[in-house]
Amino acid sequence: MIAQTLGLEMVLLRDKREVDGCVHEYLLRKKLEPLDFMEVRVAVVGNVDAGKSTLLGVLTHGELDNGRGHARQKLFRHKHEMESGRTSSVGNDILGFDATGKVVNKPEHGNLDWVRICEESAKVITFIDLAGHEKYLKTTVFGMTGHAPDFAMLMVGSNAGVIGMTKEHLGLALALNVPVFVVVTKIDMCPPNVLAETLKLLTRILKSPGCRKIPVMVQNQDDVIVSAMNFTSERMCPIFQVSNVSGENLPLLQTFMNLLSTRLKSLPAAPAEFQIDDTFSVPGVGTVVSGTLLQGSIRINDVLMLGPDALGNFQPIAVKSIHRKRMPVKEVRGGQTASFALKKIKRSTIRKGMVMVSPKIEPKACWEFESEVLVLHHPTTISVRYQAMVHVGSVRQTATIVHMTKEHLRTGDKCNVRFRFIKNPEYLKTDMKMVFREGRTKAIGSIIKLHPHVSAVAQNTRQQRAQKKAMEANHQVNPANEPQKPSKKSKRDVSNDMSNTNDVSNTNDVSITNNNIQPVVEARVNSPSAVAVES
Ligand SMILES: Nc1nc2c(ncn2[C@@H]2O[C@H](COP(=O)(O)OP(=O)(O)OP(=O)(O)O)[C@@H](O)[C@H]2O)c(=O)[nH]1
Repeated sequence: MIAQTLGLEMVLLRDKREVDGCVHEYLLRKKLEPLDFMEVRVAVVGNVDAGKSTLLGVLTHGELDNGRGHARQKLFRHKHEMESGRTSSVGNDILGFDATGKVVNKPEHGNLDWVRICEESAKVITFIDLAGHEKYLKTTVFGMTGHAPDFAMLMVGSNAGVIGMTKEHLGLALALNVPVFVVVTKIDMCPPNVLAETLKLLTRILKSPGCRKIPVMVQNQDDVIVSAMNFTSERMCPIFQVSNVSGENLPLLQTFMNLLSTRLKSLPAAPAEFQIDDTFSVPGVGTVVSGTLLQGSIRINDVLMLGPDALGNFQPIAVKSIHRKRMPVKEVRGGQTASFALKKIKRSTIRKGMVMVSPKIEPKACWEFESEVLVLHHPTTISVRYQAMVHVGSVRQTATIVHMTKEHLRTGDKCNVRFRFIKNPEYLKTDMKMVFREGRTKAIGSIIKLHPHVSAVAQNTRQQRAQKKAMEANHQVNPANEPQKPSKKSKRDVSNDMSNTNDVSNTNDVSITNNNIQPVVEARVNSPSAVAVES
């Protein structure tokens, strides 16, 4: 009766016999609007050939694999992936559960079936299929940072064991604070002693001081319920052992997924913040951007600030239409992924890493930021002027170290580091997790301070206002004084100054970095007030 009053669906999960009676455990699920569903994002990681694409093919199409790559064919996006059997891009597929926890997907669902799945589902699991090969690590890191996964599913081939990129991917999930569960595959073809060895090594790694996880072997329905209910803690790490060929233990994995819920809080009253992870040009529609709404809500015709562009500016842009999982909707809320068709904008002006935020936020881009960094691996030492790729949210750009609290950094060292992007200013927030990598070098950290970028126009206006105030003050003290004009420099002086500047960008703006003003070329030549900045 309570459930009915609150509009909840009730499904019996298990009976527990106790000494003085029996306890029933139910899953309560809120009945949502017909076109609404809860969304959970799971990033699928693990070494090449662990069976990632195969497991997703089996789960989302309900047909078992033949052990020779049959099931994965349905997931590949490129011809070369079909030919090599290797995932190279960030793939996507969905698994829908109805209010009672039954799988909604049908064996022959194609792309057109996404709408039906979403309509019939109360919960949709979006799998982010990532590449296992080292060659595609940059794409895999982007999948983990830019697609905001709620959980990471680490796949391990039971016969091959914990090899290649397995530890690398586990480290990445740990660095980004994404809870991990492990799926050991191919148990149909693995001798028992090899399987036992793989599980032993796996638990040892998970328990090690670097991971500090509590591994839990999931062997029956009870284990599934206990581990799913406690999975909110990042320390818990359920381990499943499955076969994509015989289908053994796959129902346990399915029940577990049905019980997962999203970690992102929707915060509907907060101002909207949408991070862009891909752009498209759709014939007849125009420019479309896809990504994750981190907070707030967005409705059709809302005007948001899109940016930052190369000058650090944001421009107002209207949302023409919204799609969730290929389904037209009127609104999206925090924690959901969506695509927006935008009005009057060229695709070429938008790049991954840009954001669309509510004008209430008054967004600012920054060239420089400070981060508390821990070096996980570096062959020698890192010092000032070192450059590597920074991944933060969907931002992916090379940055230079401009300052460090220590002289050199070696593997295992921790210190505060100030970075400067080399190409574009970006929109960042404090407490965001970052990965800093180049080849085998890897460092992780979280952002502690931003140095907002100030545009040339704002900078000049501020300077002019300050000068005017100073002149007025001067005039009041000694009215006989003629107002002093800002001293103009000869073009030669300006060019001398130009050669001194160490700003790497060639944009016509001025960026301020911790009282260190770096006026840039054109602004100085064209505008006398910009020259005054120097004086
Ligand atoms: N016998 C058996 N074979 C499996 C199982 N799972 C996957 N395979 C086979 O293992 C091979 C590799 O599987 P994939 O799904 O391509 O592996 P992947 O982890 O996605 O590899 P990348 O996409 O390159 O990262 C395929 O030939 C599958 O048919 C299983 O449980 N049992």
